[in-house]
Amino acid sequence: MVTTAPRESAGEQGLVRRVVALFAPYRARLLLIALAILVTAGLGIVNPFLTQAVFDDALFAPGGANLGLLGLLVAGMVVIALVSGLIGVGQTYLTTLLGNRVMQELRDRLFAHLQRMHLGFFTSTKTGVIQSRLDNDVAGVQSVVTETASSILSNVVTVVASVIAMLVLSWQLSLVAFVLMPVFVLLQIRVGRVRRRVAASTQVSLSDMSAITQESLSVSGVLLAKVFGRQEHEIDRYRTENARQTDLQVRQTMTGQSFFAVVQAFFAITPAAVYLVAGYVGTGTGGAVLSAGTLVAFTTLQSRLLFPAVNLLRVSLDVQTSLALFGRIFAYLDLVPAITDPPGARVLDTAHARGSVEFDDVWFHYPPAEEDESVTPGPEDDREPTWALRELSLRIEPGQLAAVVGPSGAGKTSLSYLVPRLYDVDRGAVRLDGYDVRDLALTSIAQVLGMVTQDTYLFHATIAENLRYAAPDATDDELVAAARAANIHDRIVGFEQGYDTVVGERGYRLSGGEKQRLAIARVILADPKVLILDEATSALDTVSERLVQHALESVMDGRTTIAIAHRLSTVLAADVIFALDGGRLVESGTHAELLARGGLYAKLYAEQFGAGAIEARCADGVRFRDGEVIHQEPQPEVA
Ligand SMILES: Nc1ncnc2c1ncn2[C@@H]1O[C@H](COP(=O)(O)OP(=O)(O)OP(=O)(O)O)[C@@H](O)[C@H]1O
Repeated sequence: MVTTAPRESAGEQGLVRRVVALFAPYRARLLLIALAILVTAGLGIVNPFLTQAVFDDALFAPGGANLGLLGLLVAGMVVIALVSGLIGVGQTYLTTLLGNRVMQELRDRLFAHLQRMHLGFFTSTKTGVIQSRLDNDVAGVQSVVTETASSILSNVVTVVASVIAMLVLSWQLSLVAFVLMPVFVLLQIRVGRVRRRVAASTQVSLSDMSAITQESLSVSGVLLAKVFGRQEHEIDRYRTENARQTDLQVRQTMTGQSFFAVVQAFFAITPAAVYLVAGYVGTGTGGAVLSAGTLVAFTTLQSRLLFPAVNLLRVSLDVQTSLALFGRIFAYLDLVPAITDPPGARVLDTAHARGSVEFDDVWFHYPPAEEDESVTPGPEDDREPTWALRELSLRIEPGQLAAVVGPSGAGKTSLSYLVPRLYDVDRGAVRLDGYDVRDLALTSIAQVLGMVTQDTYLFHATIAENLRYAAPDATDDELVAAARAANIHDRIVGFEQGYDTVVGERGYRLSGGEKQRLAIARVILADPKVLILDEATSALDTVSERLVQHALESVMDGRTTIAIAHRLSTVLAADVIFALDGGRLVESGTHAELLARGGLYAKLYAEQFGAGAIEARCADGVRFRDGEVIHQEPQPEVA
């Protein structure tokens, strides 16, 4: 099986390149934003020069105040402020739109990619951890993506323009103002590294919290905690992680704060230093070099520089922090789905599919579980894997009912997973209508194949919506027909809202039997040529079990069916029975043939089916073949 190893893990440069690539489709818009920024920054620079002129040429002109010029200069200042404001609004709109579009695409890509991942990925990763990548990590880079690009550009432009203007005004004063800049930049890079490490830990902690919430606040989780009296334990688990999260958040925010305080203090002190130097420079050159206007313009520029300079430092810190998050997002995007369509995948002609299924010397083992937060595979393991299925060869003809039996852990469910390619075989082949399933398009397999599993999954939606999941275009009449065939229609119309009843998360408002019958109605609507069903009866009570049995009889009719059999009627009706043990096929044949052989099947038949007396074993008792039901003693309640 192909592993889920990510492609080359990207270094910092590679990461930055990939982040930049996210913006590539929006070049034109970026250009427009850049233009807006350049214009506003340019206009911003004009102001101090106007100020200089106000002081030196208008207010304190050598020949007395020049009020006409003053009026013009002031009008210029007003116009510049207004135009800058307007451009600013347009620019904010463009950057917000751009950033959010990039985020939208990132989320879409991640979700679509995760949808395509193989089942094994989900069985070995906590749902909460997966959700956290989509929610917390993507949300974590949101502000960086939406604000950073424009923020960097506008700040860089402002800083560069201001610096040039300051140099033009006085290179000596500029020297004073910039003397510590290289030190700040170096410090900033160090702070960024620390922040990035803390950010990575924060995200791991966030994802652990999501996993705890998802596990313990789901209906099943709450039920488990309540019946075992483990709420306090769950609360503690959450509290501990939450405390860790708080620590990390505080550390993340505080990393670099003292650095920023130093930078701000430096900027605040600089004007004083500038006045001092101006005094000396002025004195040294007879006071001719630095006019009052130049000094005012220079200090205006210098204080205007504070905001963009600190911003730039902050933003680059945020960018470094967000690289940790981007790394996590890209790591998921780089996971290679183990099961995909082959190039030139064959599409089955659904209308003419016959529905034969063949296992040809199949060997299969489950992939090793991956660590929750590490998507990097461990070193190759040379040990012989634990085979769930080995040397398995069998054939089911179109329209046949095949019953698969065997003790717990024999490999029955694993066998059923290989036909729809939920997993791929390690050796040998599984064939559908003579084609290796690995050569078929996955959608094509899904059209031919239906599955009713032990664990019925329903969405938190109405009954009609849940049914239409299988056939979005089904009419109301078709819905009713399917529900009737599945023995559930009468129950549905018994609900106050009928087919519009919302079933609750995972269908928790329905009984186990009702859920199973809904699942059967759903598969009837899909009308597959091949049906795989897990008959597990142990979760049903004897009454529901009987209703489900009737529903199953109608769904099996006219299709190739592979049933993981738990009912006597199924094994008796089966055209062929396959008995598995330890992942191997140990017997196959009809009920009569296998009984006569006196092997594994005969033993199971005696134990599970009471040598023909027991139809099914249920949660509340045993249903006998003659219709009699014996209820078991109720289990003692859990304290
Ligand atoms: N996701 C998985 N990862 C690793 N091993 C698994 C996984 N699922 C099942 N197994 C193992 O594979 C073997 C076959 O399991 P399988 O579920 O196919 O048995 P089964 O015959 O359906 O059992 P049961 O009747 O109890 O459902 C078992 O040893 C089981 O522990």
